[in-house]
Amino acid sequence: MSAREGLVVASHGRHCVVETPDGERRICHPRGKKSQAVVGDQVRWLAPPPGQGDEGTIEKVLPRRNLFYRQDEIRTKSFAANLDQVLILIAAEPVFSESQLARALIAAEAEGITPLIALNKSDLVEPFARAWERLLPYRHMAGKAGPGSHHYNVLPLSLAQSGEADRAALLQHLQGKATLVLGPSGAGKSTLINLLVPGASVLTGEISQALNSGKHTTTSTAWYWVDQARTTALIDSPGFQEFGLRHLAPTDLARCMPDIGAHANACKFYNCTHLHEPGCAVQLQVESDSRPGTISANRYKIYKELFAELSEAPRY
Ligand SMILES: Nc1nc2c(ncn2[C@@H]2O[C@H](COP(=O)(O)OP(=O)(O)OP(=O)(O)O)[C@@H](O)[C@H]2O)c(=O)[nH]1
Ligand SMILES: [Zn+2]
Repeated sequence: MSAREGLVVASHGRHCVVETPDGERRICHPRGKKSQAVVGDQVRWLAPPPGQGDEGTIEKVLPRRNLFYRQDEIRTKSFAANLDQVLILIAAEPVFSESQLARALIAAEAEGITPLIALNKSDLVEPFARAWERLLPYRHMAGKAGPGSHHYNVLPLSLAQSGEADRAALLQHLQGKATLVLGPSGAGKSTLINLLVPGASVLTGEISQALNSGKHTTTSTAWYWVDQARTTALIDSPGFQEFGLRHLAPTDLARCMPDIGAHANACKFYNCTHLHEPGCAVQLQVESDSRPGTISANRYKIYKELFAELSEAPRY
């Protein structure tokens, strides 16, 4: 029996669901530690010998273009592999944590995955205005494509109110790409996925049941095709809350925070940490109460906090 190719479309613990190029789906188990796959992986898998059920075996995980993950003191958790984009969905309510947003953005930048930010619930006028204002540094962060270009796309949405318009706006950014959707609880992630993939919740239920032999638990991560031609995908994954960045060194931060990185080359010392050095070009750009700057005081505070967190010796 020769190995066939497939895409991992769901995972729960060590089990996963593999989809073949012609759309057939199978539960598969890894053969060993090396064939442990995550959603988005391309794998080679083997069907079982006749008479031994229909669950397959993953023989090999093909090389990954990227792997999006978070890491805290104890463990590493992979979200998904081979992504084009990460959509971070936050909302006017519940009030979002800027630190969490910054962490998710840094993790994406570190893997070279394009982030897209969406702020939902624009119908909640006042909370939305406050949240939109808090996003100012992200909306205005300078891009590399010359003056006036922006590093991040920030989309206002009202998923429950103007679904059709939002669907069209989102599709412009999602078309032809594999996008991981992340967001805090209550921001509207299920609403978004169900808007773009009608029937997604039913599909999830079926997959969870299959993977857990009938038990009702949720799958950890799932891949959904948005179109019939299977060119546009959304990946739903939990775990926005505890976004550990332990896999990064403190000195990686500046390049993963574009507003800070933009000035880091002008510092007096090549190995400036931008915390206390004289001649630091970054510190010069941080806004104070009396002076507007190009780096918001909050962003610089987040930089300092993360620098300290990532500098702590690992505790095992
Ligand atoms: N006002 C308003 N409410 C919305 C909007 N979109 C979603 N909601 C509501 O926000 C709540 C949370 O939406 P969900 O889609 O369940 O959010 P979720 O992010 O999947 O949340 P969890 O299931 O907790 O992970 C629901 O009560 C939705 O009806 C919106 O555009 N405006
Ligand atoms: Zn500096």
